Amino acid sequence: MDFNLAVIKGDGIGPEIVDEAIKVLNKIGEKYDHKFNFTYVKAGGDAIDNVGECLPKKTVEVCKNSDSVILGAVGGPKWDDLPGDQRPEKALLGIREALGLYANLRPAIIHKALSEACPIKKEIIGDSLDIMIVRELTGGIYFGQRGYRDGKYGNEAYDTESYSEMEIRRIGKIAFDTAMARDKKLCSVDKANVLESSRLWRKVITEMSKDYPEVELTHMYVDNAAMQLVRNPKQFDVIVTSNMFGDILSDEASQITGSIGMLPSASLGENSFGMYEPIHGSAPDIAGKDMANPIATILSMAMMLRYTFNLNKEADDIENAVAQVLDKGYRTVDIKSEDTKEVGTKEMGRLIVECL
Ligand SMILES: NC(=O)c1ccc[n+]([C@@H]2O[C@H](COP(=O)([O-])OP(=O)(O)OC[C@H]3O[C@@H](n4cnc5c(N)ncnc54)[C@H](O)[C@@H]3O)[C@@H](O)[C@H]2O)c1
Ligand SMILES: CC(C)[C@H](C(=O)O)[C@@H](O)C(=O)O
Ligand SMILES: [Mg+2]
Repeated sequence: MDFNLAVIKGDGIGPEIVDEAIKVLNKIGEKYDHKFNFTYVKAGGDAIDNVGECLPKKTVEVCKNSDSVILGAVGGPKWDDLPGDQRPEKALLGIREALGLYANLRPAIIHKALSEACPIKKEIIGDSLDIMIVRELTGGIYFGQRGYRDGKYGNEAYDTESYSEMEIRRIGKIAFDTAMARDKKLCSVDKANVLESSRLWRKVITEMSKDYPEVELTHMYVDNAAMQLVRNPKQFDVIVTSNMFGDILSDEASQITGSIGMLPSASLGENSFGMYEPIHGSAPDIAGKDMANPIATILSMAMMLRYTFNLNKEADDIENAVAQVLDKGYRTVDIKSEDTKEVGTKEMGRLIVECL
């Protein structure tokens, strides 16, 4: 089959990790007789420097007309002083909104071979963890009213958290369906003891649970959830939460798996359309040094094959290849432990391709 993919490499380590992911897709293409056609478009700092704006119209058009989108990461210190609506990160929010990608699936899985890299005590974690964080991605404080105004003490800035019932219901449906396909446990994380938007969130999710009698629904305040993730992460199966809480909790969960360089994600809209991106950022501190872990991006390709193209065998192959390379003891520096072999970004990509 032929697939047309829009590719945004972005900034910092973005190009390095995306290059390895593309090699993996090409190998899958050879093996299964698929043709992946890549159209490279710009967003973020790369677009600011070369086109003069963070999210050029052409990028949105190409993405909309593609079968799926691959994104590395955007942002970096070079652009940190730009006004908010011109920053690289604004491009990421813009593309998520323009493509209607309201559901962000962030699986936190500990690979057996990486149990040493997990900072949680062995007696708590054992050697496995499998949590799915379902993060709402196009609402909440990221997209609410914001600005500056004259406040009680002079100039003040504000951002607004708001959620409609419709937005809660559609992410709730993804979360309940995800739980049904897994261990049927759903924890909805909010701050309903303080926030009105969280109280509506909790009410809607609770109402929805009547349609999913097999799913054991619990509610947890986000401060407690952040603590419980470290105290006893195995209590969680699926977590559903708002845009900002999901952003924070997924970075926390990633470290439990050994490194933020391990966590892939799928940002999904209607009709299985999606953008596939690691959860981490552009890591300016290690950019250009062949040090970045490409596995999060490579595993995001597996998610793309599974969620958008329904190519489960191909997705399994990528996940197995990653597991094999880890089993053989190869590690990028972020997941390095004693008695393992340190490799760079490119070599890690090559080893994974070799196992396919
Ligand atoms: N999806 C995205 O495009 C995205 C996500 C998060 C942050 N950002 C942007 O990235 C920039 C840097 O943000 P940050 O430092 O807060 O977060 P970050 O995720 O880029 O980096 C945090 C830490 O994790 C390390 N790290 C991240 N990815 C890694 C990988 N693949 N392999 C090994 N180590 C890795 C970095 O070296 C750094 O020490 C900012 O401009 C931020 O806005 C972009
Ligand atoms: C860069 C930023 C806008 C983004 C977010 O907060 O969604 C990032 O942190 C992520 O997790 O994808
Ligand atoms: Mg984040």
